Amino acid sequence: MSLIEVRQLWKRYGDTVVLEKLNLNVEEGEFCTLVGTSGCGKTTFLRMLLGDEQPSSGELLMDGRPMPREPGQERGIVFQRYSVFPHLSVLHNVMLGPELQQSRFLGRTWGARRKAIRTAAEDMLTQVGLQDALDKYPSALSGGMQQRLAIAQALIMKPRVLLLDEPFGALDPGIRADMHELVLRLWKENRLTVFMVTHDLKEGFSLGTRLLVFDKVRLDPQVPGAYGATITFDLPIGRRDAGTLSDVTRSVHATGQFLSENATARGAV
Ligand SMILES: Nc1ncnc2c1ncn2[C@@H]1O[C@H](COP(=O)(O)OP(=O)(O)OP(=O)(O)O)[C@@H](O)[C@H]1O
Repeated sequence: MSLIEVRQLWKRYGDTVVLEKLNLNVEEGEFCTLVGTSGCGKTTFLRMLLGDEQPSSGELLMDGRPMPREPGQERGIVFQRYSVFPHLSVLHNVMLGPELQQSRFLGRTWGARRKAIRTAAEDMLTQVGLQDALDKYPSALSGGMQQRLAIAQALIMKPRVLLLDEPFGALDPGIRADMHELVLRLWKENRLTVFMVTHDLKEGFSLGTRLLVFDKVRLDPQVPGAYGATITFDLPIGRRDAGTLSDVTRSVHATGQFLSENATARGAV
């Protein structure tokens, strides 16, 4: 049985079809990068994996059972914009999740329990390279450091599935390269299954084990919301060739152009 199974999944918002006929099996330990033109439903797909959006029809299974209908400890997420708490220190940002888990109403633990959480948080912060910033507040951190903190915050909960929504989109290229190394190391060390959305095709083609391209195969200029995106390419990383790269690039750009031209014609931009 695959860890994640997606069968004939559709997602609609009102009359707008965002995703259609998605079929996918993902095994434990895979690292999938998701690319596709802006607005084609990649974040929506991640949010369904997280459990804060539900499929309109079809099945989304984890371990053969329907995905829980709310976010849970086994699925962690990191967004592009820093999702850390500005009023908490680096250490307390990472301690908060386990404290809330152990003391649901007060969000605070004492004694040996608190010490164990503190030690685990310090270890996690060492793993992401923030061991010297424990007492700092997020406003004193660079963008890359804030993303390291957000990753530590997600991983302290020991998720099986890590969802990354353009986590490096706002970072400089040099820092992105460091973050790639970090995320690949954490993926291996923590035996995670990763889904990572990126706008950077090069990143998508080089990071992880599998590239999933989301795209619309049907387009109606009169009714742009009539059809949704689906997975048009599902490629193992490392077996790419120049022809495939240009096919994917062409398909993503062609749909992007179509959507923006239609948005312009309809006065949406
Ligand atoms: N809660 C919602 N209600 C209505 N429409 C929504 C909602 N969430 C997303 N959408 C629409 O669904 C479509 C897909 O959005 P989504 O954010 O998943 O795309 P995306 O591929 O992640 O885009 P980007 O790459 O720009 O982040 C968009 O047209 C968006 O407006």
